[in-house]
Amino acid sequence: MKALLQCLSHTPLVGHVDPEQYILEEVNNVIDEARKRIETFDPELVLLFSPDHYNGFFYDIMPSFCIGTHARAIGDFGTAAGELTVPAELSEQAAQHVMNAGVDVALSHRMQVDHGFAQPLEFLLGGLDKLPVIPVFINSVAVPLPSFQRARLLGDALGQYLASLNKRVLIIGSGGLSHQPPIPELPTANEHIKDRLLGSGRDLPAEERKARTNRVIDAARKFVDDQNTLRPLNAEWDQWFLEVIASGNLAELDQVNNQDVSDQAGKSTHEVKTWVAAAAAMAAFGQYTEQARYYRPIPEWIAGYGALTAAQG
Ligand SMILES: O=C(O)/C=C/c1cccc(O)c1O
Ligand SMILES: [Fe+2]
Repeated sequence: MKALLQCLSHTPLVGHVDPEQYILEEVNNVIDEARKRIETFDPELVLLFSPDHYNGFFYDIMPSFCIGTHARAIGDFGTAAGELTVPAELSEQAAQHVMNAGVDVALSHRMQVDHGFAQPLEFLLGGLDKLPVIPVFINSVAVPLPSFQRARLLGDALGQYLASLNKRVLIIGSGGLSHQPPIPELPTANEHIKDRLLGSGRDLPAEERKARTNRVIDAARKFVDDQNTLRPLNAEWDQWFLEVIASGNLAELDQVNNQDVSDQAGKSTHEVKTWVAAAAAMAAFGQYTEQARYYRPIPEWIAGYGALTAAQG
């Protein structure tokens, strides 16, 4: 088996506002099982698709997609901080291949990443530096957003490249499903936040980082009490999306309209494009079959929380 697909929601609220113990155990069990499958697969390389939350990518220059040759996690919300082990030459060659395939992707030789990248590496591999990782950013919050179709084509091009390497590749999609945490938006932000979104947020003062973290934690607590304080999670949309990813009929998503997704499932639901890209990369290795699936709306984590594993065959 040359490739294994693991899609997983992320949420920085883990450990800050947790659901009831039995739900926590259920999720831990899902992650343990995923880890075991990965250990058995014994990957030589990881392809990781993740969004960012105005921690590494800003409106001073916002690419739709970016591949890193070096990446450093900031450790927001207490997630792991430090350097990822990135195979720089492979990353650069992958970017060239993607561009040759007709998908324009940015390249970063100093990528700053947040919990979106760090959490799956911690949960699934036990740390940031356990395996070589090609980090791929997909803009999922800063309008204008890339389409579902472009995310699929990005994933397909990367998958085609990695399939030619003859290595065992773990493909991870990090994010989604339905959710809308309180992430600021440029048109409605005050002057200070606007400046942060334009790039000064790359290096937040400690006090402001703490206030930002507490603001999201407070929002999660309020959301648990009243699910109209943020856009409600949409289990029906999430289940539909999971079914499409499991079926492998990814082109079915090409016509999905970005505005409809924001309206129906929340503005951060665009993080699911990491799953679309990851599944398309997996499909480039050959037909895949779903091995495991999990879903539960978890208001404490402001997340339609899901996981899906697929193997070749
Ligand atoms: O505020 C942030 O940086 C993001 C918070 C968040 C909350 C819930 C689910 C997610 O995917 C998030 O990124
Ligand atoms: Fe997120």
